Amino acid sequence: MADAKGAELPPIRRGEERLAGFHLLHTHPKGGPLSKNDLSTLFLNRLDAVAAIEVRGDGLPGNVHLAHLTPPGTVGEEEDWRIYPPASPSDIEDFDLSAQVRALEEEIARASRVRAAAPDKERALLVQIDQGEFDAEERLQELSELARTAGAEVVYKELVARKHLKAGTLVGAGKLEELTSRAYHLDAQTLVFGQELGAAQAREIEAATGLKIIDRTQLILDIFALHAQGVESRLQVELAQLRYMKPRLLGAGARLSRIGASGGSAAGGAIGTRGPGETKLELDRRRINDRISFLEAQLSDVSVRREERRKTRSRNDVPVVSIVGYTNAGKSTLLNSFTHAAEEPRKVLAENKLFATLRPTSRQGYLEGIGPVVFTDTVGFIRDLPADLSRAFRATLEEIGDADLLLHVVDAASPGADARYDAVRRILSDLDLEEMPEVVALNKADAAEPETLERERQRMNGVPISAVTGQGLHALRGVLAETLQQQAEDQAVRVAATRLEHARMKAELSSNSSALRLSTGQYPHD
Ligand SMILES: Nc1nc2c(ncn2[C@@H]2O[C@H](COP(=O)(O)OP(=O)(O)OP(=O)(O)O)[C@@H](O)[C@H]2O)c(=O)[nH]1
Ligand SMILES: [Mg+2]
Repeated sequence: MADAKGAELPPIRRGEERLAGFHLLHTHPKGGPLSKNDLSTLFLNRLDAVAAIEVRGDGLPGNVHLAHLTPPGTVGEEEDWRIYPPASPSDIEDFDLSAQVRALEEEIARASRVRAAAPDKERALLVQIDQGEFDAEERLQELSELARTAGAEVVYKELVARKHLKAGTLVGAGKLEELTSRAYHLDAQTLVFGQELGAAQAREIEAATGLKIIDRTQLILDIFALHAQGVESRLQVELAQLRYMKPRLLGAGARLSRIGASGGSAAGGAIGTRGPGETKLELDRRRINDRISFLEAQLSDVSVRREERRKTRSRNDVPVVSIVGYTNAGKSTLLNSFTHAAEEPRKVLAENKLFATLRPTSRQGYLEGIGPVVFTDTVGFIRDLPADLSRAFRATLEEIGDADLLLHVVDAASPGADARYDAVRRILSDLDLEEMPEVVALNKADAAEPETLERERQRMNGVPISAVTGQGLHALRGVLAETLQQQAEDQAVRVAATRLEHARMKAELSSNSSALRLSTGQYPHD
């Protein structure tokens, strides 16, 4: 066999702390040292060692080439492996390979014990494929925020430019090898992709790298699972997770058993395996369809009850302002400062994590000239919301349509405010809510560059505010009151117009009927 890449390897023991338990011995009939393929086979399969014996012209064994892995972070080692100088077959007899392997395994195990001392943080590499989008850089940044919110420690991130994607591996085998090597050096086991991966793709990439593969959708599902509060959000999240997992469960035997082994409760489990609330995600293939039907039935129950609640609410005439916006824009913080609900437990959870709020929360506030107003906090929006999730949360989001006014909060301080604003507008229009009146608040003005803020103010016609310092809140209240007032007037005009119209129709009707009477009167003998 000319190089190790073509070798049929038996199923290999994989673990973070040990090597495969195999060394690969093969011949190089044409002579020569270990090839690049030999070394990457060694590396990717975590073989104990790879050796090649040159075959001499007379058919006898020639020089022996041997290499083994080096532990991550070994000082002075440039490569992932150490190659020994060529040796004659007799030299090799004295070489204690198993002692080398033992030493090496000890080293690797020590590194993993150090890792275990800092639990709960999965070390992850991030990859965002750049197909020429203008905002690829921001997407990578957002992916990094998502990973952080899901509890990962981002140790490396890369924008990979690819005009054309490879069917199986997306980025190509070479790039995957490079990433595997990087993961090894940075002591990371998780590779996160910024695009959604198909089931087969995820499997192929996992097989090629030996890393745990997570995509953006899984991250978002995971974050939703961590933050889901209340019966309805939990049901919605679990349903979305199961729908996402279902096609991926088929033929995922080895992968699942590994996930099962490392999975945990909502708070502590590995990324991609967390269930909503305190439950662990049920991964039993046979039960998945039953569970999906059960959840669907429960959810339709909940939505009937909500519909009833909604009816009672629309009967009292307090205007409702729905606070919408991209995740992390500061919606919950603004609701808190608007409604002075600074004390627990009424305080709405506001934190620097994406999707802190999943359940719409309503608070009573007050606006000068209007009176009591209900403010509703909503789940944050995000571009390319996974289809399963937007379906699951559609009912919740549609409730936004019950409001009289949208208060669209934009994070004006981090780059890409325009793109996030547009993403939110797109989702609103998907929900058929694009016609609703909207007031834009450019939040985090305290942290924004003045020129940027001014540009955004002109483009989005927003009111610069800071939910934290309180700057601009007075002006914003004014605009909200004015808009509601205007709406009430428009409404009054509409009502008056409708009344007028009714009156006119009535008049017309009665004049018609008198015309009718007249006509019957005119032709009494007809
Ligand atoms: N500097 C600054 N930070 C702010 C301001 N408003 C909110 N933040 C911070 O932004 C982060 C997100 O705030 P939240 O209120 O949780 O954002 P949200 O829009 O409700 O987020 P989700 O519920 O996750 O969609 C928190 O760390 C806030 O402290 C502001 O005016 N200025
Ligand atoms: Mg919030």
